Amino acid sequence: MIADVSKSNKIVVEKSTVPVKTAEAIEKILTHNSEGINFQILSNPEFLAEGTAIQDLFEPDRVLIGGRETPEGQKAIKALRDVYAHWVPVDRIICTNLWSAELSKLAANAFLAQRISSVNAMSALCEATGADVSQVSHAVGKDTRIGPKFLNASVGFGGSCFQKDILNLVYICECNGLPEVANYWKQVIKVNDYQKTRFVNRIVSSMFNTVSGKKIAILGFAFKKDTGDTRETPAIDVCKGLLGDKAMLSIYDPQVSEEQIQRDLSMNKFDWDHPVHLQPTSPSSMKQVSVVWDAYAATKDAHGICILTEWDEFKTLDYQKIYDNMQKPAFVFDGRNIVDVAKLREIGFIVYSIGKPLDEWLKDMPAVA
Ligand SMILES: NC(=O)C1=CN([C@@H]2O[C@H](COP(=O)(O)OP(=O)(O)OC[C@H]3O[C@@H](n4cnc5c(N)ncnc54)[C@H](O)[C@@H]3O)[C@@H](O)[C@H]2O)C=CC1
Ligand SMILES: O=C(O)[C@H]1O[C@H](OP(=O)(O)OP(=O)(O)OC[C@H]2O[C@@H](n3ccc(=O)[nH]c3=O)[C@H](O)[C@@H]2O)[C@H](O)[C@@H](O)[C@@H]1O
Repeated sequence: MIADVSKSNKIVVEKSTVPVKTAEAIEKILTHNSEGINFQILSNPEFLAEGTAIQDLFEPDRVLIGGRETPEGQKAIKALRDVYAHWVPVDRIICTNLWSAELSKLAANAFLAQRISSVNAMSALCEATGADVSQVSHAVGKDTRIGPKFLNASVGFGGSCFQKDILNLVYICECNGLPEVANYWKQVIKVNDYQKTRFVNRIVSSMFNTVSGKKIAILGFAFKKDTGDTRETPAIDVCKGLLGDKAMLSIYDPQVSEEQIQRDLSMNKFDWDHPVHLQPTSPSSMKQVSVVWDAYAATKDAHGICILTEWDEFKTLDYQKIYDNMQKPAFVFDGRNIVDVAKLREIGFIVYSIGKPLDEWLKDMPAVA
């Protein structure tokens, strides 16, 4: 399409996250479909995160521009750098060769996801030893070489990019004959899957080894707060795990629609990339799911509560009121470490918080259902 309409030399900028060497493919396609026009392909990967997109755009940690190491390539890099220089300090604009820019984006997401899997792996060890993962993260993050960000233990990372980009990296490693490197990065995803399974196992084993027929309130379905995006959200795997044991789920998320939740829970994993109209629905498991528009309605008469997204409003709920309206014993499984554990235990809840010293109740229960 670009080749069809181009009448003069063009700079084409890749913003999407792509496999390394994509620029080469784009260059070949454009060059072979036009005559006498020079196309310079630049890699300028996007680093914004959902929920903070505008802030990330205006005050980026860095802008990365990769181009050919030819005079034409360098001229194209300069043209794009001049655009960013209108609002980004020039020392934050990094210029590299094309392949470094494409790979840096995959590497950055892989490093971020790896930090979460590292702290989540530690959270399992904390539960086994009586250490507190928040205290461990704080102590570790104080080392300026490590830094404090992205060290929050959770039920697992989600979002449309981390898993996709690591799988992309793994594929590139395999294609380049580097199976050990591929396996290293695969482990980040395996630990993430393990963390979700571990969370479901904790719920089931704590609740007398079955959640069959029990009402479980799910607070939060989006992959993180301040977005309605559910792509790869850990809530899908946790809910499916609970539905597999025939739990009755009452789900509340401030921004995710009922239609989206029903669609996410009725899809098989391999269907995620397929168009909606081709996806099968499973009416029997859907009868076990209701979506409500209030945390109090979700938790009424419930046996347990799972917090799966760190929405601010979940920190300030009236947990005494919630406790009074629940079945007893009443359980809270905090997958985001946002509740005041001591306060909730005082009210009477049995509380499980990822990577925190275990409730007396849970100590007596096997970690695996
Ligand atoms: N969502 C985010 O926060 C961020 C996304 N990115 C990257 O930006 C890119 C887009 O991300 P999203 O907007 O979230 O994805 P999206 O899935 O919402 O949008 C992708 C669009 O590309 C279209 N598309 C897919 N394959 C195509 C093809 N072969 N030819 C033409 N169109 C095609 C799809 O129909 C869809 O409209 C991805 O590479 C992602 O990794 C980067 C940073 C942040
Ligand atoms: O390529 C992309 O699409 C983007 O992917 C991520 O951004 P995003 O997926 O929007 O959200 P993050 O804030 O990175 O969170 C990802 C997941 O990790 C989880 N997380 C994050 C931080 C943490 O300490 N612990 C943790 O479990 C979040 O809850 C969420 O499920 C990166 O942070 C962006 O820099 C990148 O541009």
